[in-house]
Amino acid sequence: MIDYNRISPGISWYEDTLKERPSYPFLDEQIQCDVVIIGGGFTGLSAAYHLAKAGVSVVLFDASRFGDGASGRNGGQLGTGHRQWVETLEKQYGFERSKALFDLAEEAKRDVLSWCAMPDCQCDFMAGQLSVIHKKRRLVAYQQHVETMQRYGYHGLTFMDKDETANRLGSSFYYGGIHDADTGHINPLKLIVWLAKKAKNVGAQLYEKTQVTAVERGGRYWRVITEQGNIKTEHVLLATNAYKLGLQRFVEKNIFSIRSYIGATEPLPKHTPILMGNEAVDDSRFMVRYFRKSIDNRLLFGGVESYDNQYPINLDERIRRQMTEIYPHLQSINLTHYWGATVAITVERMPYVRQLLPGITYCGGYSGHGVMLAPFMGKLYAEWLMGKRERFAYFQDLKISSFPGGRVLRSSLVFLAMHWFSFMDRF
Ligand SMILES: Cc1cc2nc3c(=O)[nH]c(=O)nc-3n(C[C@H](O)[C@H](O)[C@H](O)COP(=O)(O)OP(=O)(O)OC[C@H]3O[C@@H](n4cnc5c(N)ncnc54)[C@H](O)[C@@H]3O)c2cc1C
Repeated sequence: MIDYNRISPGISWYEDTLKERPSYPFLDEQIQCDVVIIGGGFTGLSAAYHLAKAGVSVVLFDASRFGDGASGRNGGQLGTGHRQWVETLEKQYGFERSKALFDLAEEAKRDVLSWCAMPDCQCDFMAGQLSVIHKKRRLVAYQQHVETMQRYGYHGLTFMDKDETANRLGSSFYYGGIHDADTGHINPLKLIVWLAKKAKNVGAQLYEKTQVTAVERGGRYWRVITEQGNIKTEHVLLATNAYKLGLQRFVEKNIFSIRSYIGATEPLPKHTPILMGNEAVDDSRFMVRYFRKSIDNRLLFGGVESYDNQYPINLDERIRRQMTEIYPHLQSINLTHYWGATVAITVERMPYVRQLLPGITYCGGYSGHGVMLAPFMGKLYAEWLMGKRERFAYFQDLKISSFPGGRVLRSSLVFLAMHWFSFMDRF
C-alpha cells in the first residue's frame, strides 16, 4: 500500500454509511492522454465522466481518496440557484444574464436529481430545504425574495412566518424563513462513489493517492508531474477547489479557503419534533449554520469554521454550543462523529471558472454551493472542450475579484474580515 495523508480531518458519518468504497490504483507508470484532471471531487469526476463518455482519453488524479475533499464530506444540501441571490446578480449583470445563470443552476439541480432517481444511485435523497432568518431585519428581504423568484419562473418557494418556521424546525429560535419544496439533500459520499464508478465504466482512467506536484510546460504539451510518474497532455483541468496541495499558486489571489466542521449526533428519538418534514436547513448568517436529519435520524450540524489547518480546540463543545442555541434539549446528546473539510470562497461568492494559461483551466470557488454546481461545472467544462462554448462562457465571464492584500497580507486581511463578519452576525 502507498502512504498518503488524508487531506481532511476526522472520520465522517458518511464514511460509516458505505457498504463498500472501491479503491482506485495509484499511478506507477508513464502514460499519455488528451486531458488530465487534478482532483477527484464532484467537479473532477463529473468532467472525467462526461469527457470519457464522449470518447476523449482522460486521466484523473486525486492526492487522497475520491470524496476526501469537500465533495464527500459536506452538508449535502442541493439548494436552488447560486450562493449569490438573483437580486445581486441582476443588479450587476441585468435580468437576462442573471436569468440565464439561474436557469443553468436549475439544470444543475435537475441533473443531480435525475442521478438520485437512478436505481443504482442510492444516495439517500430527501426533499425540502428551509432558509431561516436569524435577525428580524432580514424578514422583508426574504419575503421579497419569494416574489422575485416567481419573476424568474421559480414557484417552489413559500415564505414562512415565525410560527410555521418554529413548527417545521421544532425550535422557536428563528424569526421566519423560506420553504423550498423543489430541492433537497443527499448523502454526498454515496454520490461520489457512484459517480466514480460511472466515470470508470465509460473509460476514464482514475487514480487515487497520487498527488500532482507540478504542472510544467513541455513545448506544445503540459507535463503533469506526480511522485510516481509523469504524464504528457494538451489540457489540464484543475478541479482542486480549496485544497492547498502545491498548485494553489495558480488561484491564490481569487480563492480563499475556509475549514468548516460538521458534527453528527447519535440517532434522535423516533418521534422527535425536530424537522418532522426532514427538510435541510441553512440560516441567514454570513457564517452560515446548516443542519438536517440523516436517513437514520441523526442531526448533522455544521457551522464551526476555522481559517487555518489547525484542528479546533474543543470542537465537540463548539458544535454543541451552536446546536443547543437552537435545540437546548440536546445538551447532553452524544456526538458520535465530527469532521471537517475545506470550502473555497470567492469575493463575489460565485464560481471561479477560468482558463489560467492556454490549456490549463480551473473550476472551483463555489462558495459553499457546490453540491449541484460542481458536477455541472465538470459537465460544462467537457462541453466547452468539445467545442460547445456558450454555456461555460457564462461562468468564465463572471467578474471574480482578487482578495486584497497581495501575497504577504492577503491571509491576515481575509482572516480579519471573516472575524468581522462573524461578529456582525450577532447584531
Ligand atoms: C463542510 C462543508 C459543507 C458544505 N456543505 C455544502 C452544502 O450543504 N451544499 C453545497 O452546495 N455545498 C456545500 N459545500 C461545498 C461543496 O462541498 C463544494 O463546493 C464541492 O464539493 C466542491 O467540489 P470540487 O470537486 O470542486 O472540490 P473537492 O471536492 O474539494 O475536491 C478537490 C480534490 O482535489 C484534490 N487535490 C487538490 N490538490 C491536488 C493535487 N495537487 N494533486 C491531486 N489531487 C489534488 C483533493 O484531494 C480533493 O479531493 C460544503 C463544503 C464543506 C467543506
